[in-house]
Amino acid sequence: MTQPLSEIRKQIDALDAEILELFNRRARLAQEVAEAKLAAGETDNFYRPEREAQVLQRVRDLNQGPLDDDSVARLFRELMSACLALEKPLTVAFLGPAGTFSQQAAYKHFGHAVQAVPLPAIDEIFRAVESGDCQFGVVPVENSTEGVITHTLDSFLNSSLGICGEVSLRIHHNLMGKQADLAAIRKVFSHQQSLAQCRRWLDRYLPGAERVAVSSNAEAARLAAETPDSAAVAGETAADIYGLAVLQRNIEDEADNTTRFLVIGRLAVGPTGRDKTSLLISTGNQPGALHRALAPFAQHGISMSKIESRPSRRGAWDYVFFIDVEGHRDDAGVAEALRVAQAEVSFVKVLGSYPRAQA
Ligand SMILES: C=C(O[C@@H]1C=C(C(=O)O)C=C[C@H]1O)C(=O)O
Repeated sequence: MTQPLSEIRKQIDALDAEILELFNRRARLAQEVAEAKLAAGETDNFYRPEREAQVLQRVRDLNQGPLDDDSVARLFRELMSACLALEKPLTVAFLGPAGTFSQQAAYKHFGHAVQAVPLPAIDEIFRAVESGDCQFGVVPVENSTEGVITHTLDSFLNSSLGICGEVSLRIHHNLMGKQADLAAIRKVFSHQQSLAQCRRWLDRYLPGAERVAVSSNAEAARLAAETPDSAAVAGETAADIYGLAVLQRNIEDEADNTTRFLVIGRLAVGPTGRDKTSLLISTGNQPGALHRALAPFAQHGISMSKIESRPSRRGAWDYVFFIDVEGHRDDAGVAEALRVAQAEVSFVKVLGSYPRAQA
């Protein structure tokens, strides 16, 4: 026999009061940790991504349901974000304006208690973090449908910043606008990446509409709101912000369309046991050099999850390689492989070791 509604609600109220009390007890402990860090001489940074990753992994492992692991991790993500902001909210630059997937990625990684700063270009995000105006930046680096975002990789060539984290975000695109009749839509605005991720859908359902590439999805939504007989391809939050109706959901061509973002900054992140290390390698034009640089990783059983070559910009047909390997630079195998690789090729730079993205 189920209990009367009023009885169940009474129990929920009692639990909420307990949860609230526990939230605040947790927050006070986080404040104590901050004081301990201050006492140890750390004045400008209380944020520990490796610890946060471990907290999130632990609650996933402990979770018995009925809430699923992702929901539980999301709740704890926000709880930690709020605890940390009690000291001082982190400042995080993202590729704006408001409503972009980069903003969504920033909130997914840091929670909502950060000061998120929209900037109009990837270069500006690098500059804002280099100058210290923002502590971290979030930039897209590759998409599962369209491949690498070369501009982000190239920015590391002239930057002293490293990688402090990665975020993986399922990207759902929506057609949005004020004109509900698809046949009347003459222009579709979006970021060039998004237009490419929805190419087949657009060919099929909007064959006569001109595709106009603009600086971001959110900018596309803004333009669609003020241009008659137009629409935008963007994420759902952009529809809310710019007052557009979602005309068709999930129009991306690939069902698992996912974008990986990097968190850039100056913080050296400790190991968690589930880490990734990003390297920048320049071989010069010697035969077999890349092979010699990579062989030590294979010998230590370290898998390489990615390799991308880019022009070095130091002469025609000279390349640099962006390489991701599993593990942390402080792990014995990775450290030894790095030592050997460094002796083999002209230049190996560790861009960062950081916790692997969670779902
Ligand atoms: C409380 C700490 O500091 C910060 C807050 C955390 C939290 O709320 O759990 C975790 C890591 C840090 O970002 C800590 O280092 O343990």
